[in-house]
Amino acid sequence: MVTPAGAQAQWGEGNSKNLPSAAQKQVPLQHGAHRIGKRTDADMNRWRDYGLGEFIHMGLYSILGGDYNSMHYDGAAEWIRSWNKLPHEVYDNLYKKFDPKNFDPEVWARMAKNMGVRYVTITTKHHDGFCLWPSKYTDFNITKTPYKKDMIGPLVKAFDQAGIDVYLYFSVMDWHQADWRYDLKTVADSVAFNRFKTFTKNQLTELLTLYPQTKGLWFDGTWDNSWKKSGAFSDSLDQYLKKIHPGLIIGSRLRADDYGNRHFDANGHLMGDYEQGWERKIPSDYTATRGNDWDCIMTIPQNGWGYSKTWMGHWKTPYELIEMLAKCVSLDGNFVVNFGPKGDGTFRKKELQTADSIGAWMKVNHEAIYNAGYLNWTKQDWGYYTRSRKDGKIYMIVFNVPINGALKVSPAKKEHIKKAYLLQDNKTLHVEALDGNDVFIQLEQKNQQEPFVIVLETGQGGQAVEGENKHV
Ligand SMILES: C[C@@H]1O/C(=N\OC(=O)Nc2ccccc2)[C@@H](O)[C@H](O)[C@@H]1O
Repeated sequence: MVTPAGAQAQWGEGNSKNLPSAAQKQVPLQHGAHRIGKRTDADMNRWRDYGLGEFIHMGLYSILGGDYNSMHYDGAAEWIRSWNKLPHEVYDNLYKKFDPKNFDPEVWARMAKNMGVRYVTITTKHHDGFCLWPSKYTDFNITKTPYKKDMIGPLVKAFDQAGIDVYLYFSVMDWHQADWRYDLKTVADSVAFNRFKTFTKNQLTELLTLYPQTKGLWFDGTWDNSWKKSGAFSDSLDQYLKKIHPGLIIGSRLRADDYGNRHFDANGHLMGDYEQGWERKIPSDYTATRGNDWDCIMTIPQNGWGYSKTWMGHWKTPYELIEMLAKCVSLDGNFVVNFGPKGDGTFRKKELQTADSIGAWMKVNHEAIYNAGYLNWTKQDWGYYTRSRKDGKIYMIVFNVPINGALKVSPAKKEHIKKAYLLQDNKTLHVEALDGNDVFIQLEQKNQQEPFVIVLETGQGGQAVEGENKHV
């Protein structure tokens, strides 16, 4: 690829280093970002306000759970087909065993509702190419399994009826398709890959036609050179899908620009409705979000998205996940927790417990998460601020209570704290004036056992301080 200096494609997933800067020389692009700044229609405003989401990885890999021949694959369980100890032929014949007898879409939807998620992303086809819906473009689909039935339709219906918006995960990379290519080195490669692009467009059209309730498509498997060299196609595909499904939301993993850059084009502008690079990582601060919409997808174990019998490394506790949720919302993002159901269609106990714990916390504190986002006050050690996009209310989501039991708040200039109270029981808290418009919010009891939320009422001018400030 010949590219102007600085426009070179970035290797691998994650965020391109192309930062928009005034100094940066803008290069002319046919297939770069077509919109500068956030998408602001009603569908995208709804997406921005979700706060909490769920990801579900289900497929043939769920049968193996990361094990084969009494050996455990220590990579991500949904990648087990790439393990040299597992013959491709063995994996590709797993469809003959795929039979999620205990799968109940209503149970999945109820679990998500109880957890407080407002959107869910479900794998329709992962890298292995196995389709959980009755695709007419490949026989490698669920109708050829002992289970026979479509899983996607009932899931879309159940989540939609539960008031949870559905997004469909689709891997462009498809190890089952003979026309898939990692790179385009010969004319024959390009001829095959053109057939593959038609196959891809057909399957996506099929998904949007069969499941019109879908709010968006979550693309994956687009990091190889074959796709990086198909920027024009990815651009036209994006436009085509949005034409046949107005309002469709597509993140930054789909497109490549004229020079193979992904997520951000050669001029540093986001290509997609939100940034999709935050996989198992969270922006360090607001600057790192570059003012774009974004969400973070997160595994409960260290890594691995499909069901694994043995979770390697650290398993995130509910409070760790709730802190990640608070941090994401405080930085204008959404937080999406991944679940990997077993091959029989049920969830492991640890995942059910985690969903329950997060749901219990959300039942009390969702006001600080839903329809909330960034507040430009100085970040303090005790936790995270969020501000409601509905009524401007300010929330402190507290994780770390200092020894002195006093939570420091340094409002922006001209903003004054009028009142502070606990969200869970409306109990007013003592506010002590410090220098300028800083205050200490005094907690009566310091032995908090779980994250809690304080609501702040602010006003312009005069500091209303609860109680006298006696210096003896
Ligand atoms: C949500 C995850 O998405 C993936 N990959 O996302 C990536 O970002 N992959 C990546 C990361 C670094 C370099 C190249 C690709 C998949 O491979 C994985 O199985 C899972 O579905």
